[in-house]
Amino acid sequence: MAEHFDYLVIGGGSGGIASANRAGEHGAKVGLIEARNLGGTCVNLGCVPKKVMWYVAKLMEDFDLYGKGYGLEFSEEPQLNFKKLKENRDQYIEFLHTAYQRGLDNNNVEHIKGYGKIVDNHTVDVDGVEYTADHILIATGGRPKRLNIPGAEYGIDSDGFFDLEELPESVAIIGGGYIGVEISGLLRTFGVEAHVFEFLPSVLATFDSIVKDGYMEIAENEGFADTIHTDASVQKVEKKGDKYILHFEDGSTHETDLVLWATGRAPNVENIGLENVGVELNDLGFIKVDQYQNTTIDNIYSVGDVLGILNLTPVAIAAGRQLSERLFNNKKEAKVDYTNVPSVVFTEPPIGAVGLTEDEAVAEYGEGNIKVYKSVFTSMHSSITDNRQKAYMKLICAGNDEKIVGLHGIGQGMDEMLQGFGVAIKMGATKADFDETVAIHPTAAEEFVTMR
Ligand SMILES: Cc1cc2nc3c(=O)[nH]c(=O)nc-3n(C[C@H](O)[C@H](O)[C@H](O)COP(=O)(O)OP(=O)(O)OC[C@H]3O[C@@H](n4cnc5c(N)ncnc54)[C@H](O)[C@@H]3O)c2cc1C
Ligand SMILES: NC(=O)c1ccc[n+]([C@@H]2O[C@H](COP(=O)([O-])OP(=O)(O)OC[C@H]3O[C@@H](n4cnc5c(N)ncnc54)[C@H](O)[C@@H]3O)[C@@H](O)[C@H]2O)c1
Repeated sequence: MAEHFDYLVIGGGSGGIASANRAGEHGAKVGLIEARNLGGTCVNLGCVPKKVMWYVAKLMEDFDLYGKGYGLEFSEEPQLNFKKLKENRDQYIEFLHTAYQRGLDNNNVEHIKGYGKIVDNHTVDVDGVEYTADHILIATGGRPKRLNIPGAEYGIDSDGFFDLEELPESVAIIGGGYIGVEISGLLRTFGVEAHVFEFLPSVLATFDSIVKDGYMEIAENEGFADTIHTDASVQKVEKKGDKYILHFEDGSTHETDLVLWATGRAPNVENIGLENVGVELNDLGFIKVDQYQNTTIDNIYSVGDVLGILNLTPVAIAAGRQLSERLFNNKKEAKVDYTNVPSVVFTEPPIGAVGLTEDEAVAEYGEGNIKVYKSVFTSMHSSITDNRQKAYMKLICAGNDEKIVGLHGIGQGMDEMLQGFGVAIKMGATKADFDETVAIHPTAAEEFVTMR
């Protein structure tokens, strides 16, 4: 007889682990099926290794751009021991695997190691062993996607970036979204000649204009604007000896040591047995769900990147937990709210965004019904140093009561300041609420409550 569970979760990443643990907390008998390491993309190939590297990049940039201005004297430039960084980073990730396992143990979640495939809407096969369940969650995440052009087999993607044992001299990154700008920033600070090629007219295309313009102004001031290539449509990658040549639509070429694809992600929907039960995909190939994470098939649910709604760890976690509240804690209306989700791009300086961009606000409320407040100023962080880095901030308000519907910025500390503003916006804060909030001085964040 197959072992029977209340809940079988396929995929032990951000969404799957969070949902499994919450179901376990409520007393459900849960099995979590994971083919690789616990933690999924975020822990192993995303947020965590990226953020560890961002910290060292920030340290290096502080030395390089600001140290001397503060009177910090050092006889030699600090050198990055990349192997040591990778070793310590990988050890930390190993530690996280054990921490996640402990979490599962504490919630009595059985960790089933292997590859899960749905057999019918109550049965999952894991490498030849069948398990049955009342409810099945698909939380299989996604993987990097390359362009369908000649030479796409060359080079690496973000997964390969985290495997690098040593740094190349030059890298050409194709795609200027989250991953392209984050990884190029890290590589540049580590001394690699990193170029970004984006086929749209701007990198970070989905962000508000103040972020896009601020990023490019900072790039101009810090001397890397000529490595950001927009309207650049690569047609072919060619290998020539140890080098790679990118060929663009306009006939131009670019030579590099390494190509890195950052052109978006594809959902893991193949070979998981969707066809055995008829779970439907949407037009873009992601799993179709309603607002309660129900797929088109009874007692099969889905959360996280495999849905392609908002590819962020806290979104997958929130959806996974809400689902378990609904299924195992009788909270019939529990669901995640996909609006006003704050997000940070870990460039240096970081970018923060929550709510609507100005263009989106105009489209939703009409131009006459929105009011925009902006501030561009030299952050005190660089007030006595040669490199004067600016911060760029914007508030977008709607209606007579000037409800804040968007908050955007790029500048020092933006990453950590965003969460609190995210709470305020979720609660429906107005410009008057911000004005009534006494500032914290001297900070960059105070600008958001003193704009006029
Ligand atoms: C480079 C990079 C940086 C990122 N940085 C950030 C960031 O700073 N902040 C942020 O919020 N988000 C970030 N993200 C996004 C974040 O990693 C994802 O949104 C998040 O991991 C999605 O979680 P998930 O549970 O949907 O999927 P995943 O975390 O991808 O987990 C899916 C898991 O399912 C397993 N699996 C798949 N198929 C099967 C199967 N058939 N059987 C068993 N197991 C299976 C996989 O091995 C994997 O472990 C980043 C992503 C990348 C690529
Ligand atoms: N800090 C974070 O929260 C964080 C960090 C990394 C990734 N993520 C998540 O992972 C997702 C995937 O990241 P991503 O950067 O791969 O995807 P993305 O969608 O953010 O960016 C892909 C970029 O590639 C560009 N592109 C597409 N076709 C191209 C072509 N032919 N030539 C040149 N450029 C082309 C797109 O216009 C886009 O700018 C993100 O959307 C995000 O949700 C989040």
